[in-house]
Amino acid sequence: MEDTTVSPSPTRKYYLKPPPTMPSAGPPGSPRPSSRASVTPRPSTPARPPSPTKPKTASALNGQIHAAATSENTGISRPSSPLKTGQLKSHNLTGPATLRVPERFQQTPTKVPPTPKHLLSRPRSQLRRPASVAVLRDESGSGDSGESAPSLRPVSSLDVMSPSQQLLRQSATSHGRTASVSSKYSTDSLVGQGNVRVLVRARPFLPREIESESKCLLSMNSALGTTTLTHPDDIDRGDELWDGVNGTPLFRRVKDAKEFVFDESLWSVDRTTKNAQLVDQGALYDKVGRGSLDHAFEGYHTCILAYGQTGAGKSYTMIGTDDEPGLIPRTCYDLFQRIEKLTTATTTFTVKISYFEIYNEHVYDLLLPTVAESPTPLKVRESPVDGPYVKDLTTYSVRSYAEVEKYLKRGNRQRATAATNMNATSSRSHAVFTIALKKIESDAVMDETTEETNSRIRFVDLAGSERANSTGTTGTRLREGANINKSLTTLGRVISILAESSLASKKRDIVPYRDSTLTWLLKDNLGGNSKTAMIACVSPCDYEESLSTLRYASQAKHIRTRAVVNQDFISAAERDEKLVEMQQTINKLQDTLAQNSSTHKQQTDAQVVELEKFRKVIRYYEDKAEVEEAKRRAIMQENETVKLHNRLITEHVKEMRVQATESIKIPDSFVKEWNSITQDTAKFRKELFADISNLFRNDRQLHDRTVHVKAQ
Ligand SMILES: Nc1ncnc2c1ncn2[C@@H]1O[C@H](COP(=O)(O)OP(=O)(O)OP(=O)(O)O)[C@@H](O)[C@H]1O
Repeated sequence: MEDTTVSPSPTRKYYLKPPPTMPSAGPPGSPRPSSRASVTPRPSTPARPPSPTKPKTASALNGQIHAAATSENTGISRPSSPLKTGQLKSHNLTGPATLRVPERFQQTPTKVPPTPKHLLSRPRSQLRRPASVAVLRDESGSGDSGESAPSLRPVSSLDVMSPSQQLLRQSATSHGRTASVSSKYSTDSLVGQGNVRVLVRARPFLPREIESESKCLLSMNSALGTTTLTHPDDIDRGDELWDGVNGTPLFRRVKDAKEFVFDESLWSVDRTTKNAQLVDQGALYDKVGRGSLDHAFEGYHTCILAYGQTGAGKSYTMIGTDDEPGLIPRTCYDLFQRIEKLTTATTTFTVKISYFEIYNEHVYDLLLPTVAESPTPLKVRESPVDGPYVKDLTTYSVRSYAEVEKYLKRGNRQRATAATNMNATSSRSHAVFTIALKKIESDAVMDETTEETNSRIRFVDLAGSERANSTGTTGTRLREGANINKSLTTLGRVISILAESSLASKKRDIVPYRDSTLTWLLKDNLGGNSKTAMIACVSPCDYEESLSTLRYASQAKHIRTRAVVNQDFISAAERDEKLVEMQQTINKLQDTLAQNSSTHKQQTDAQVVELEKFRKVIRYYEDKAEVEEAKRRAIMQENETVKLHNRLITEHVKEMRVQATESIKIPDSFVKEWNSITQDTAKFRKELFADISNLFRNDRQLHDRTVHVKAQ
């Protein structure tokens, strides 16, 4: 049965204009139907009145963006103006930089609805406890959940640092300098390998949560990176719990508050909370996006994953809205700003982007110019150098932020979203946006070195983990949900195995990357050559889901990856040597080719000569046969003449015998002569016959020989 909560008319997440049609979801293994997800139309964000953008210097821009992260939110609403391509290009590279920064990339006050009073009541237990007591860490070393337990000890600021930071701090101290705790990315880049950075972001209350008067179960200490989750039943009992007579609690807690330590705990719930600073989109970019881009420029592969329950703010964090762009647009914008500044005669950059989604375990291209009725899923292959990759995925070379924005919008429009009880525009697929950055350095004057650095920035907006009953899903939505949960469970298993082996420094169990398309494609980002960060998005009022997300995230922080700078470095000497080597190979090949053709010619010539020989022999035998024939004919003629002569003599002799018999006595001399002639004639005849038969034999042999030669 199809999901009854879904209306047939489509809409897209976040970007203004919804497309006319949208493919619907299909069962796993079947081609993705053209309307994969029909969703409830969402009113598009009203266009904001354009405001004149203020020219700013580059340093002013940096300062401003930084200020967005650090300054207290003033609450002053500022109209935004859309980014214009021309504005990006107006930057003067040689003179003092003058940049027009689109307002939406500047500090923007978060459009958080005013928080109702009842939501501002924080668990007093947490407010009253001193920070050193509130931040606890598991000493058991199990590290599986990262939650606090009664046997926990206070955590110092050193404990909050990741192992790589501690390592750097130690090495820096031994070299007489101190490492900055805040420069997490730079420490990692020096070490080359490090743990997956884990950040938790709590989103504001949604209108339906405000309506139902949901309570805030979360509190955060941004300085220490702690997130505390209180059970809903304990929320209103803070005083009694901690103000018991002589330290004895008056009430038993329903469940202990769960406390977790992360690299960052980012409070986006409201602006009034005292113990945590609001982290809006700009501040979030400063905390995770900027560093990731730094690494990409250094040549590292980087990855930022957004994880969390459905409706927890993953897509908002990654993509954002037109007014409040998320990590992807901000990174792309910053990327081209930096490229403009860094491009010189000898340093050039190329940027390529791709965007795909994993829907029901199949990979679909999100950047195709037109979406087919039933798009064909793409195949996943593995290259020995680049690891698993999507075959035939569309990749665009882009030269400006405006181009990226165009493709990003196209991809977001094509992504499968649908309405569920938890989120009106729930992402039903995992989306992966990749930027491939290539930096080419060459010394044009000296022709000394050529250097090529290839890095990949990957953003993964995971589909939301969900419970079927809370999302109210049935039919197609339920099937999608099952596939989403399956791949997230595999991701969880992969994370758990990687974390365990990192913690125990033991030989890794087989990591089941291949058990889902998602983990297979993220293999390198999770356990290989990548600097990876995970942003765990949580709702402020869903205990079970937030607890599960925080536990998931807590495991991920133990994973260590081994990032390397992806650089090809060829010296001019090496290059020349290679060229000479290649030229020699070409010469050798040409020689072989020439040799082959001359050998072939020689072989042909020899065959012609041989043939000519045979022809000569044939001609010789033919001539000989003619001569023999002439001889034969002459002998035959002679034979005929002799025969005639003999007949005449015989006649004459007969005549003479008659005459002699009649009258004359034949003298003896005549008889003798007669006998002698008769003998000679007999002898001559014998010899003649012998000659003739010889001639016939020769003639036959010659004939046979001729036939044989011709047959050859
Ligand atoms: N930090 C935030 N500030 C303001 N609004 C937020 C924030 N995070 C989330 N929201 C709002 O919460 C709602 C749900 O967020 P979003 O769609 O990003 O959730 P999601 O985790 O991507 O959900 P799904 O997995 O179902 O796609 C949206 O209306 C979004 O604008």
